[in-house]
Amino acid sequence: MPRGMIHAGCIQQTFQVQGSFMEIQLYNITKRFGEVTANDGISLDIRQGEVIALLGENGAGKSTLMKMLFGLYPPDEGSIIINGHETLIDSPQKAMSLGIGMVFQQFNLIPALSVLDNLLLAYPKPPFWTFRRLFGAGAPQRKVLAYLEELAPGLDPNTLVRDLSVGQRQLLELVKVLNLDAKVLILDEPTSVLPPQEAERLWGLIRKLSDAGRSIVLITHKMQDVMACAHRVVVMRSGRLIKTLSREDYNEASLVSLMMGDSNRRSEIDTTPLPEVTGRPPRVLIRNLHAHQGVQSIDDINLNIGAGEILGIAGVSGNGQLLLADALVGLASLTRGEVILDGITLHSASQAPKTSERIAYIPEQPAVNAVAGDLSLTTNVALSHFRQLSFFPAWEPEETLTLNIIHRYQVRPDNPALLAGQLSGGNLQKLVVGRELHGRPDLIVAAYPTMGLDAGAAHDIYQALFAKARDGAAVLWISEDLDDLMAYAHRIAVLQGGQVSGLFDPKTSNRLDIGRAMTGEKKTTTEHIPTPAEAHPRTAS
Ligand SMILES: Nc1ncnc2c1ncn2[C@@H]1O[C@H](COP(=O)(O)OP(=O)(O)OP(=O)(O)O)[C@@H](O)[C@H]1O
Repeated sequence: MPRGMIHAGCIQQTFQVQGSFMEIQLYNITKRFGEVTANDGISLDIRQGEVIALLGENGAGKSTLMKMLFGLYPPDEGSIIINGHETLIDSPQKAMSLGIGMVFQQFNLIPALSVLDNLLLAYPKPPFWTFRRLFGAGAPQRKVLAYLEELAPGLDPNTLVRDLSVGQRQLLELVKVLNLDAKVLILDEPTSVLPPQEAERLWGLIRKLSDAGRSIVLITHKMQDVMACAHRVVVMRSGRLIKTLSREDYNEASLVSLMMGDSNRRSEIDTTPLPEVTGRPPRVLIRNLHAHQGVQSIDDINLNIGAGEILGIAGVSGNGQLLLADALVGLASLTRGEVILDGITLHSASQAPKTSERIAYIPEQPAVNAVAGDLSLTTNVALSHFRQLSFFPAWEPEETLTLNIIHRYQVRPDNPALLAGQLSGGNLQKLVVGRELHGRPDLIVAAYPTMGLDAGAAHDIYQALFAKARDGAAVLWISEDLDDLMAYAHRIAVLQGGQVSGLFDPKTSNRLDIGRAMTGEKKTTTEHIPTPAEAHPRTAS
């Protein structure tokens, strides 16, 4: 039997909770970071076999609470009671030995090793399993891979981790924790980078795990996650637990308003439709683009983006979206083709990329790809234009700019001297979006710009992006959320296998057609790309 081909039967065995049951009470937990009270007297029960959705706006204190349960921080006040006994959890090792596992938004994988090797290394008895591996596949190896087969059928365990998509990495992290046989699983935004099919598979697994007696705490901003599997919803705001609701007591709308509190940001959103862009000359020409990185490649991409146009990029994750973004901004070298902005070649296979203030880039996972965690917010903002800084930079204007971004995007805490690593994931995302969108970028490449954001913050980000489009910027927007793409993008290009498999006008297309282009037979669509002389007669001559 080839590796990765697992009998469904062996999965059933691993679902059952081994050992005694586990009930947890968090009692009156308080945690402060300097002047910020991240958790303020929180009491919460986690019962056996239940799925709790932990909701709250960015910075509400959700991750901090769960990190204390996982032994990453000690509470300043309060206690953790497990099966009736007050228990000190002073390290993740202690948490894991008690049967508590946590999957983070940031990955902890070894890119140069295969999926299987990463799983073997994380397995509780690695030497034994590694030894067995030397003598060929057998029952032990199948056990290590059982959850992987459930969550990502068809993924070859010999694939190197560096060649996996973000979604696949997220699933691999989850499998590592599932393999520990944790009785309580904490999942921090597990579906934020998963395409719909993978998210559904994960929901199914969560339901099975809870049926088998495991408890799951799901930190999420996605209402679909809550509606699909939560038994109970706990809502936090400003470090406090404000509501606990059972399944029969909430619906999607009531949860959204609970999370937003008294905020009236939604009503401030400029809902005037974006201006029509048909017939405008293209600003950005993506001509015959080829690039590859590991097993990811993009082949012969031809697209143009007009002034003020929002071109949405849809596709199942891992189909070349992130490589396309990197190739556009010059972070991945091109093997063929070129990227032209307003008639000027930004880069091509034969010309090294020019860094340009005219390009704004919001990469996926900003905490890893867009900031230095141990530098201040001000320094991180200044980094975006460091070439313009003098040898001894004047920090006052940089701090003023940072404060403007903080206020515009409601970054909390609002202190520019904080280190970027001290911000919650969502607040960091807001800072990066604010930094990239300030000024007048001509081309904006935004990869999942609202990932991990609460509904209010996500609307603010869309608002800012659309305002830039109204000012004439060309926007390439990669998203997993087809509903949002259909609501706001002027056109949608679908990437499949590194090629454009369909180009759609959301006003005249339906989800089914776009879904077929995402998953159906590979079919390439090419758009006519004007020559520079046709597109910009004066600049090119
Ligand atoms: N290590 C730290 N040092 C200083 N402040 C921190 C630290 N970790 C969190 N905080 C602060 O504690 C508060 C709560 O952060 P937390 O990450 O728990 O929020 P969250 O609800 O998980 O937010 P998000 O949805 O954005 O991930 C925030 O104000 C954050 O800036």
